[in-house]
Amino acid sequence: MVMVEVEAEVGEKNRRSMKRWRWFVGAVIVVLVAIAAASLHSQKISFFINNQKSCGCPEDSRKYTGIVEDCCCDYETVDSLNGEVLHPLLQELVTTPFFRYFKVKLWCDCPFWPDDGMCRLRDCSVCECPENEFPETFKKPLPSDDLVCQEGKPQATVDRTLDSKAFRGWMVIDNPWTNDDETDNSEMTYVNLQLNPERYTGYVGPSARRIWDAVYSENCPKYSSGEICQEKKVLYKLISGLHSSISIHIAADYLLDESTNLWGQNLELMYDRVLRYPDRVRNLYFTFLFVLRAVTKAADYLEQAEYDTGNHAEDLKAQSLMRQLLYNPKLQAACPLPFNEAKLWQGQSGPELKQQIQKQFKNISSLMDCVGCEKCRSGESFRFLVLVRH
Ligand SMILES: Cc1cc2nc3c(=O)[nH]c(=O)nc-3n(C[C@H](O)[C@H](O)[C@H](O)COP(=O)(O)OP(=O)(O)OC[C@H]3O[C@@H](n4cnc5c(N)ncnc54)[C@H](O)[C@@H]3O)c2cc1C
Repeated sequence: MVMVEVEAEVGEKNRRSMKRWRWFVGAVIVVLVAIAAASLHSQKISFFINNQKSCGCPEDSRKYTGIVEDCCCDYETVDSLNGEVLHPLLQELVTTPFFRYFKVKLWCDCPFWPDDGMCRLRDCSVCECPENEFPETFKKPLPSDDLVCQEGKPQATVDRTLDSKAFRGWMVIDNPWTNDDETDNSEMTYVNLQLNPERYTGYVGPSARRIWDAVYSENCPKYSSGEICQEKKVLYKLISGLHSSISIHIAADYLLDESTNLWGQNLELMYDRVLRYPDRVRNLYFTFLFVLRAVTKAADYLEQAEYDTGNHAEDLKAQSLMRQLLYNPKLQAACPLPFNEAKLWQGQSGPELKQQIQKQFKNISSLMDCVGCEKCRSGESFRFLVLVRH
């Protein structure tokens, strides 16, 4: 079993902190899965927005109309396109072997606060002590599915089950935007995204808060109302939109009762974290359109890519669904240019600004190594890759 091999391999490594981890796959996988996720968020948010009355929220707050700020489509179009075209197609596309498998480095070192590693719980971190102080019996490899290191919650662990008949593996493609060791194949493993849906994982408290604080305060401070730099505004909105999408997923699939393992929607959480802040909703729509633009921009590449996993029927299906998505007449007519990136990086300061924002983005992507919940990281990092590649 792949799972067993991975665990044995990981077990031999030093576990004081998580091994450096990084998602990387071809741009195709990254972009498509991300937009599928964004599409889902939009469906979920529509559901919640339309149900706000039931949680006693003011009716006015559910009105999002007109052009999505800094984009070229309006809210109503996003909702209808998502419902009629994108969501149904993407729901199917993500089940194909080509899109459901992802290559990942689940173990990583946090470059900012290494002592934290993946463990939020104090008891989970290992004290550093001289070799001779360390009892021989303790030197055996640790069991790699140590659930305490997953916040003590089984729902935070990644299901590594793979169907070897359906999937042979991905080719390694280095990402020039990230400064990591993506080509180190030995630490990579595969996961089936269908078995690891984004949902509540129990990752809360200071560890999670520290990541968000670092992202916002060090890397993309909220632009002031007088901020004229479009690019900085875009960066903030992308991060905020991503944050909204995480919160929506948590609210949409929440562990309501741990004792009976009852999962369901948590409307209160949804309202408290997202809906009561209209700018967070707007930023979600913005991020959705930004990612959609990444897909339309890469249309030629996505159409010609080799969808080859060895499962001929499924691969043909993936290719056909992809074409249906890229050349959908409704999409092309209603929202031909979801976001206009040509407006960015203009003027004399353009190249310098680009370098600066690229550096901030790299910092943010490195911060993903500090997320103390492997399942949360597995859900988010590929979206960061989408954003940096755009
Ligand atoms: C990369 C990453 C991925 C995660 N994935 C998961 C997951 O899959 N499942 C899971 O259960 N938990 C996940 N978490 C944890 C989750 O995001 C929350 O941090 C956690 O649920 C605690 O929530 P909170 O109420 O303290 O507020 P948080 O969501 O932690 O927010 C912290 C602060 O950020 C600000 N803020 C919140 N939302 C926005 C926004 N949209 N725009 C701008 N500012 C905002 C607010 O000031 C808020 O107080 C993840 C965390 C990170 C950093």
